[in-house]
Amino acid sequence: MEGQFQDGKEEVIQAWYMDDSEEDQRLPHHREPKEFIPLDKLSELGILSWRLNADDWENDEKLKKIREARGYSYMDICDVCPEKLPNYEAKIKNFFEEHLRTDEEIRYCLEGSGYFDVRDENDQWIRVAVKKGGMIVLPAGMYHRFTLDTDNYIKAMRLFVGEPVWTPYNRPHDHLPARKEYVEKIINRGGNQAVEAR
Ligand SMILES: CSCCC(=O)C(=O)O
Repeated sequence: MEGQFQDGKEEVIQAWYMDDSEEDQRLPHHREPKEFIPLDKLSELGILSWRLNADDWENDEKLKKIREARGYSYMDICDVCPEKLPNYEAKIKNFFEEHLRTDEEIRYCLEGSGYFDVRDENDQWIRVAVKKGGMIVLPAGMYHRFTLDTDNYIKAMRLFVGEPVWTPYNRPHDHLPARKEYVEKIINRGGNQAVEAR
C-alpha cells in the first residue's frame, strides 16, 4: 500500500523500510521491491501522527486541541536550509547522528519536507517521510535521526511541554531511564506478546 490516507487527499506522511546502501542520505533509500509501512505500525512503535492544515496553522482548531490535550505549551518555527540555518553543515551532520531524547520530539512540517528515520523493534531502519501538513511525535527514548531530502528544505514547527530541552544523546545511551522505559513499554511488549501467542 503506497498511500497512508485513503480519502483522496495528498499523503503527508509515508513510511518504508530502508535499504542498506551508503548512498546520499537525502535519497529515499527504498528497498527493492519497496516495503511501505502503515501508520498503524508506526503507532505500535509509539509514534503519533496527524495531518493538519499548514496553510492556516495560526487559526487551526485541531492543532490547538492537540496542544492543549498534550500540554505542548512551547512552540517555535525553524527553517532548515543552507541560507537560513546558522551552522548549517554541522547541524545537518548532528541531526543525522542516531540519537535519542529524554522527551518527545514533536515536529510539524509547515513547508518543504524531510525524513525522520526510526528503528523498528528488530532495529531495522524505517524512513518516515513528512511533507507539508504532516505532524509527528517521536516518543522519548526512541533512537532516531533526521535528514532533509533532495529538495533541501523544511520549515518545521517544534513543540514542547514546558521549557524545551534539545540535548541529543547519541547512540548508545541505553542506560538512560527514558530509554529503559521505551524498551520496556514498546520493544519488550512486542516480544512478550509474540511469546504468549505461541
Ligand atoms: C525538522 S526539525 C530538524 C531535526 C531536529 O530538530 C532534530 O533532529 O532535533
